[in-house]
Amino acid sequence: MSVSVEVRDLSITFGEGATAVKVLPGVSFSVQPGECFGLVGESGSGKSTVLRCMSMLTDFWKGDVLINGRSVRDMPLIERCRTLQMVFQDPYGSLHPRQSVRTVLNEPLVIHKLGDREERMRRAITDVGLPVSFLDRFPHQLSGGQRQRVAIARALILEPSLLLLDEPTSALDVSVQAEILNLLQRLREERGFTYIMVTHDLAVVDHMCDRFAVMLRGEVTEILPRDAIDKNRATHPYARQLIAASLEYEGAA
Ligand SMILES: Nc1ncnc2c1ncn2[C@@H]1O[C@H](COP(=O)(O)OP(=O)(O)OP(=O)(O)O)[C@@H](O)[C@H]1O
Repeated sequence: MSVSVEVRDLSITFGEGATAVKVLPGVSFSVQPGECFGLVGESGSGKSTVLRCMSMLTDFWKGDVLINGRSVRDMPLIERCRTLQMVFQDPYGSLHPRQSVRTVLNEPLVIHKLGDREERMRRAITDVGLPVSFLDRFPHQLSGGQRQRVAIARALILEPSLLLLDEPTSALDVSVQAEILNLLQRLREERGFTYIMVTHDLAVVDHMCDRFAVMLRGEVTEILPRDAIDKNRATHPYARQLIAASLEYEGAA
């Protein structure tokens, strides 16, 4: 099932007293069911923080995050895990080096008391384009791209509706990046996932996203359709500058 997402006035402050820093003053955006929505902007603008708040990895924020109209705060952990999953940038860091792929995929099934585990694991690993024999491999026996496929399989195994993708390809080789993006694209077409994807790469937005928000110092400056990139149809000066820099870089490449 495809889900809609609404982020309403999401704000967070890290630290206290004199050292307090308001990282997100109040972010709002809506995502349609089955849409891929990008978050772009300079380093430190708060993109990953938005995803961490949405997934409740960081939970002391204000505002609201609604998935199909239901607040993530009202969802018990089990419901939340079966509604949304995150895929992180670094497939080395996100997999335990001493756990086999089978252990990684089995764990959520045990926690959520799901049956047919072997069948579910086989399906998840083949869905991400890896052979079933890889269930018995350990992370050090996998390439970076294969590791990211396993991380995606882990996110898929509970059959969520929303994937929060935090720079899912930026740690990978350029040729492997395209493979992973194509895999994510195919999965979205087949399953109707809703994606929210953080990236610093407007070429990735152009390839994957229907719309994207440009963030600057914790605020959304502008929300644009993908085709605004090509002719740089942004109106906010920072968004225009970001797109111009990206087009210039691509022209030079
Ligand atoms: N737990 C934390 N405690 C204090 N400050 C934090 C914490 N997490 C993030 N920040 C700060 O919040 C700001 C936004 O960080 P965030 O990682 O969300 O940015 P980003 O846009 O994703 O950056 P990048 O593109 O470099 O990954 C940064 O200044 C960061 O130092």
